Amino acid sequence: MKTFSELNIENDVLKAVENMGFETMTPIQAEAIPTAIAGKDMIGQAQTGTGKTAAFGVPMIQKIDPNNPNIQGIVIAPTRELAIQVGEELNRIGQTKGVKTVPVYGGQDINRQIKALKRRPQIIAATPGRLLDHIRRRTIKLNNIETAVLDEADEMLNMGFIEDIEAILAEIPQEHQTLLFSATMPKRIQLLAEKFMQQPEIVRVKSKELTVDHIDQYYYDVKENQKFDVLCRSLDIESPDLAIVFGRTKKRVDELVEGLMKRGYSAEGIHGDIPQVKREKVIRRFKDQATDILVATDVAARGLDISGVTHVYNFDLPQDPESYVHRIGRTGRAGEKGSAYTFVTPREMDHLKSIEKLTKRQIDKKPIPSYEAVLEGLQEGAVEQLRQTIWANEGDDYREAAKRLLSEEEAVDVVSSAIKLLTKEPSQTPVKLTAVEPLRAKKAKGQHNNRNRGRGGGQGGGYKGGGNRNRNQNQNRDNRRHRNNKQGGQKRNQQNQNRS
Ligand SMILES: Nc1ncnc2c1ncn2[C@@H]1O[C@H](COP(=O)(O)OP(=O)(O)OP(=O)(O)O)[C@@H](O)[C@H]1O
Ligand SMILES: [Mg+2]
Repeated sequence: MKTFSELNIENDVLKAVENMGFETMTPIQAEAIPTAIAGKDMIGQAQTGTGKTAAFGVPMIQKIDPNNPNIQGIVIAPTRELAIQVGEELNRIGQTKGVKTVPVYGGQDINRQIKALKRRPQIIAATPGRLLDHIRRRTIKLNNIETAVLDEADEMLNMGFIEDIEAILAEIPQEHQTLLFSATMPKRIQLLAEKFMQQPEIVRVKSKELTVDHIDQYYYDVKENQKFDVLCRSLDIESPDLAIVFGRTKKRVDELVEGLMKRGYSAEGIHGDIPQVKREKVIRRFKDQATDILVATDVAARGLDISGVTHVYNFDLPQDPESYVHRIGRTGRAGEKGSAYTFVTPREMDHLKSIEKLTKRQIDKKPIPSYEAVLEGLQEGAVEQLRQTIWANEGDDYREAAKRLLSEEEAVDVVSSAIKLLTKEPSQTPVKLTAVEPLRAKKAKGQHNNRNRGRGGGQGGGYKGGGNRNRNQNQNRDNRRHRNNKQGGQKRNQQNQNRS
């Protein structure tokens, strides 16, 4: 494994990376950093959690002149939380060199952002809508940009951001470097490449599978009305450190949070209708492990890097196989182990097959845990607690009481009662979720439904070409008055609610 010092990286940046605790480079970093430093346009693809942020962050910051107060680099990301996170990582990489990054995203008070921009950052990490807003207000000028990065480029294409990106890139000088990154690069990404890049170098880390191999992947074959109980049982048996549960719609997320709380779990939700301040609070509490379970729509599927997430649940199947890759990639990051459980109803088996086909990996069926098995697991936990207490000789002060009790009662009754008291029995509180339809069946080839696609859609083929990526354009942009009268804008605004 190569260290960062083997590349042509300047000292300040090397030092910062060292301070971040990075010793050896990940494969995408080893390949992408020299290519990007050489100044080439680049498409970078590597599995989730393998350090793509630093793979573009290091060469981008290396190129920046810290004494020049103009904005020299931009990163565009599909969601607000991701823009914030990328901004934080770039600030760490740029710290020693004195390169500042300011995040700019929808839902946050614009005046606060304008104030932050007065500190003259050299890099902006932004969601497209708000960035355009700043450009129009002339609070951000892009005429000195040398590097533009599109993180999760394919997702921005899916979300119909292509016109926004076009409008943003139109503000950038002709001479600039464009870098495009994602864990998935469906064919239609060529559309972006042809439009925005010059003979891009494609850096793809060779790997048989699209998902990382240290994520154990299973599915539960469940009926819709069993899902919630199965989720609770699985949570009880697995006892994740942190878990993310993905639901298909905002309503679904709200209902799941409510149901989980009723049953005594610590859960909070995030989706596009939740005010931004609350969204950030929810993420912060989850990162701090003050909440154990984050329930989310696909708004949390891409890029988020939260350490300690041991489990991902696809409570509902994702709309497309790429989304599966990103969702489960919220665990198993930076070499950690993780587990992913996907709920599949009988009529959705085809979708599971499509996922396996894309990821080139088999997903194993896991038997549905019975209530008895869960109880047994929890009892075993209580027994273990007792054992630990015995071994640690912590019961000394209780011996007299124990002897007295044993002279009155059968030993086995005494111990079983102690185990019962220590066992947190699974809550049986009834929870009823509004049923959702199974994921729509894949369309036969050639029957593309392009209703919801932006311009140039339908190149994907198969599942992703089916046009059923019903996206809500709303999630990051609360300011789109500037584009309401644009061609295509209205149509896309009507898109459905499931994405947020
Ligand atoms: N060379 C390295 N050594 C150790 N840790 C690293 C290294 N590079 C990155 N990391 C850490 O690995 C984690 C994942 O990195 P990052 O978020 O950039 O992944 P990614 O490839 O962008 O994933 P995704 O596809 O989900 O966006 C981060 O916590 C990051 O700090
Ligand atoms: Mg990333």
